[in-house]
Amino acid sequence: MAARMSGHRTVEEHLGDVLAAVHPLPVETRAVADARGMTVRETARATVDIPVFDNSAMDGFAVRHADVADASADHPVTLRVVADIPAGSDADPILAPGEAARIMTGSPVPADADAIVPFEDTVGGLADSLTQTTVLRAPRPAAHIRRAGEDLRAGDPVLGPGTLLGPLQLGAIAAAGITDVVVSRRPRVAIVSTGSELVEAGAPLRRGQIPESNSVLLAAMAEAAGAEVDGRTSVDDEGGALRDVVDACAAASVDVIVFSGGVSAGAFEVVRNELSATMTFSRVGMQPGKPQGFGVLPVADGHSALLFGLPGNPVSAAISFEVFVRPALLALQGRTAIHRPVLRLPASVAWRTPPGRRQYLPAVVDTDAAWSVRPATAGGSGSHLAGGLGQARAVAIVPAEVDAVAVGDEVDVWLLEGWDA
Ligand SMILES: Nc1nc2c(c(=O)[nH]1)N[C@H]1C(S)=C(S)[C@@H](COP(=O)(O)OP(=O)(O)OC[C@H]3O[C@@H](n4cnc5c(N)ncnc54)[C@H](O)[C@@H]3O)O[C@H]1N2
Ligand code: MOO
Repeated sequence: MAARMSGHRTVEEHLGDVLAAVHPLPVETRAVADARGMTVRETARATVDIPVFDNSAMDGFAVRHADVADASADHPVTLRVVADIPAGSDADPILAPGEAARIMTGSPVPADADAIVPFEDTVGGLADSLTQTTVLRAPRPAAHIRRAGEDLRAGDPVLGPGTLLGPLQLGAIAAAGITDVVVSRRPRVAIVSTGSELVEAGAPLRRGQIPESNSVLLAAMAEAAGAEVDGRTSVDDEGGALRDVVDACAAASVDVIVFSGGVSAGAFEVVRNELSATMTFSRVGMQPGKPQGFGVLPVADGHSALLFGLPGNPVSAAISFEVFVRPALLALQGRTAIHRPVLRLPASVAWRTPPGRRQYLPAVVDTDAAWSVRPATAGGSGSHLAGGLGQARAVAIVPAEVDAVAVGDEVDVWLLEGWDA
């Protein structure tokens, strides 16, 4: 069981509350070409066999196996070439004993043929292929014939509900003759940064001001999790602007609002102050990401929106998204796998960890020799190290009971999108 600091909830408890509030979104039908990154919700079934018909795996000659069963370099066998079957041809030429058809990879194999002899196993190869050919090596029976339906039959399931449509999955369903796929509607997510110190990146900064960056970070993380970002806003700590944004989000019937900042213990915690009736604020036994807010807001048309109040420190916001918001977005889409796979990798340097809280450390995975993991930022796990975050492509997770990681210790690691770039 995860260790608990007094007054802290565990990550699992908080995530459990979040996931209990998730109801999968409605489905929609998408053209395959327009469905990358979406989640299948109804089994996609093949409309054609794969292969569609018996076809050749090699450029060469379709032959009657019995004619060439004894062919060898010492005993070459010459066949008459009576047909030419390019890819796309619907011809099914009759082959009498002693006859062959020139055939290309992917062309339909004549019903009379039961083996393919590649050009390489003939005397003249492609150069001398339209009148006769001399076979120098016996093919196995059925050699180089790809049988109809040996991969999938029409009606077979190609992809099941909960599958992410990546390039390979899209290729597979297109090959199976599927034109449209039933997927989850993308979650519509509003990103709301809070803080009177925040100004748009690039604007001149007076003392006390910083570039607003969490909305860029969180919008990108939401899109990477399959969501559609419905507005990025930054509001001050006064409260009026936040109320207006929440009203606009409710009217627009967004599925999720992700706030950052304004959830801890200060005097101007705008999310906490304005949304205390809708959201619950708790302290979670993790570092970063200790202060967390979560709630469900009724919005237009009887729907409701999930509200996440993430801490404002940029590393805290990123980790909190990864730990709580991303699984929720995937569950909304009906995705089967909502948690990242966990690797166990040895640490290549030593680092300290916060006592009593599970550490989620932005990390670098080195893959040049044996794989290893190290902190991404020289300053350790500081939740304000927003620039060093750019070095991270992974997260190292260290249990609350552990207070230091030594070189060679194995730790849990999540690889993030683009980890291999
Ligand atoms: N007395 C206590 N103080 C704090 C506690 C605590 O338990 N007791 N918890 C600390 C922890 S842990 C965290 S994390 C932060 C979380 O604070 P908030 O969520 O209220 O966030 P802010 O105070 O608004 O901002 C924190 C930090 O992050 C910067 N920030 C905020 N939003 C953005 C943005 N959109 N782009 C870039 N940077 C942003 C902000 O300027 C602050 O530096 O509270 C601790 N305090
Ligand atoms: O928990 Mo805070 O998120 O340490 O930085």
